[in-house]
Amino acid sequence: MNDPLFGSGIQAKGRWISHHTHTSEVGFWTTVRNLPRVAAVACALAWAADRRAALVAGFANIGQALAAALSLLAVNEVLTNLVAADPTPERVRAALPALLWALCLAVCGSLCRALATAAGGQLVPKVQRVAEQKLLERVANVELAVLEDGAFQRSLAGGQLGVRAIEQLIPAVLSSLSALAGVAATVGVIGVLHPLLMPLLVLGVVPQAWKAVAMGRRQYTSAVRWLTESRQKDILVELLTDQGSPAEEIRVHGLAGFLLGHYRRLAGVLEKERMRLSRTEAKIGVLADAAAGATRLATYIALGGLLLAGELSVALVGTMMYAMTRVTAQLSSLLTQFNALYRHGLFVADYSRVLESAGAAAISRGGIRDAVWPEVISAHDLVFSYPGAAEPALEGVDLELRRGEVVALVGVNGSGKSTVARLLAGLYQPQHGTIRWDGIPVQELDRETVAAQIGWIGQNFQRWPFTVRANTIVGRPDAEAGEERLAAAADFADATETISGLPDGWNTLLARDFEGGVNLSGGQWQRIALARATFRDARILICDEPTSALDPLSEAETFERLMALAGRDQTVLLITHRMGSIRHADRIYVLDSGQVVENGTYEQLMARGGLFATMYLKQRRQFDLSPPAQETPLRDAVKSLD
Ligand SMILES: Nc1ncnc2c1ncn2[C@@H]1O[C@H](COP(=O)(O)OP(=O)(O)OP(=O)(O)O)[C@@H](O)[C@H]1O
Repeated sequence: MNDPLFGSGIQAKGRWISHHTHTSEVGFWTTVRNLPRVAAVACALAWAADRRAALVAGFANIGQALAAALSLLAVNEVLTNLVAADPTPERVRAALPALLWALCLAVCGSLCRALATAAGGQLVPKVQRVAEQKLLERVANVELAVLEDGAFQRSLAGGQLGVRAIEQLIPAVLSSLSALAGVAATVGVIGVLHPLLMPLLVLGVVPQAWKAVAMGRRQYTSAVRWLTESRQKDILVELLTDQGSPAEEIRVHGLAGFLLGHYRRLAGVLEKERMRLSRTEAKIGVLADAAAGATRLATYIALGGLLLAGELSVALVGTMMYAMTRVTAQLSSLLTQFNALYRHGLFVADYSRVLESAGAAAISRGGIRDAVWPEVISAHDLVFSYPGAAEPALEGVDLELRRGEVVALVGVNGSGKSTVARLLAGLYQPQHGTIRWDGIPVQELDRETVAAQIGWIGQNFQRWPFTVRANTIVGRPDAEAGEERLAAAADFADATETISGLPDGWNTLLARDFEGGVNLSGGQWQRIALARATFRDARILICDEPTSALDPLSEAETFERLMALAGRDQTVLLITHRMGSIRHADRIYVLDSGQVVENGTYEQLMARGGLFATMYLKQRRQFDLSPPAQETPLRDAVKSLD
């Protein structure tokens, strides 16, 4: 389906739940077979979250059901005494002990219910926390390439829905347990009273079971089928209410009407689907009720026949009628819960699946821990393709970083500079080729030890919605965040003035969405990111366009400081489009289409007159105020250099 705004992209690659493709194949028995597994996941989580509450909730629910079932025996005893041939006062007196027994059972049932409610209430938030924590722990430790993979994202979205579904799943499991125990105990008690009553009781269940499964299945399939539209509508809601750049364009370009039109279109589609679903549900309800009426009639006829044949006493028929009312109520509760288990269970199954796949894709632990400050980092024949990409981003890249050097990567957009940086930072693993630290393949080193040596200012550095202090400390959260160290980091990044100008200084919240929060300009944010990387004090600093948003003065100063870091024996890898700023880099690698096409010092590359010289001259020309007549056309200059 091609949406005029979104095309087919969201459905194909978006955060989409994983089981939608095979939902239509989920039949009744598959569903029934899956329920114990779903219940097992819920029980395991409950056990991990709070054993005592889980046990109390389980036993209290069963106790409540048993009390209700046993009260049937008391009811039968009461009825038997009341319909006896004795005079009325004696009949009532004879029925009194059974009545008292029924009362005791009712009190026990109420106590169990209260206990079950209290324990269940304790359990749900704990289970949800445990489930979410488990998911977050696994996902935070997944290889970046896997995290970016569309299939993983889809299953992660399902898993996140699973965490939310657990909130409903736990009460559903507990209520199912209670209703199941209640039905089983009631059927058992009825069987003890008369074996023929048992199948009659079971017969009444069938239409209701069908109703619950049919409705649950349709609700679920509909939710999954229309999730794309629902998500597209949510995106429009987000865009229309966002305070950032969409708000600016919506107002200046007058986009509100356009976006609202599409919102109305999508909301209309969803509304229609909801109405269709209610009509289908009404039809299923009528059919199921008709079938339930027919089975009830058949049961009454059978009971009448057995009564006339002398197989059953009047008291037993009365008890059976009472039991039927109870079982119907328990069944309707069981089937509602079954419905909930079925719907939420599919999401919980996704949750289990994503835990499994995240576990399988976890960043490996272990390896050599002591190669901590490499003299030389060398990359040889690096080949890397992003998941799902048709073309490789890197094709046989060789380069070398030495301690105390500033190495620059330049090249046109998309030539692979950031990808090289990400590979060197260990964010991705090359599909071919090796990165060595002092000759040791990096995969033999402990990943945490390697990461601890690297400082990273990515192209899209994170703007943490925290205070300035926290934004800086996250560079190395386990380091002592003394005022001196913070001030030095801010000073290095030329952020001192920015910070002192904020309403609450270091404690200013950098999130405009919150009361008292402020927003920084792009350049100010970049200074904070630089302060963070400085606070990290890593031995290898990888900077991907660290000055793109800085004003010319700050930019020049920042480059000077980065160069000075090398003087302090740090290794600096610098990616930039500011060709003039890297004149003093120890080595410059020029990338084109995923390959290193030139490398050398600034002087060597300029003398070579290749791609670097072309780019440099072109950039310089923007600042060159000499008359055009004196210029040689750039293309010709490059050709003549070839
Ligand atoms: N996360 C990603 N998933 C898929 N493809 C990607 C991803 N990041 C980059 N690419 C692709 O890999 C290639 C190299 O991208 P890279 O970001 O390394 O280039 P770059 O030289 O840093 O570009 P720029 O100067 O624009 O920052 C490009 O074709 C790009 O489309």
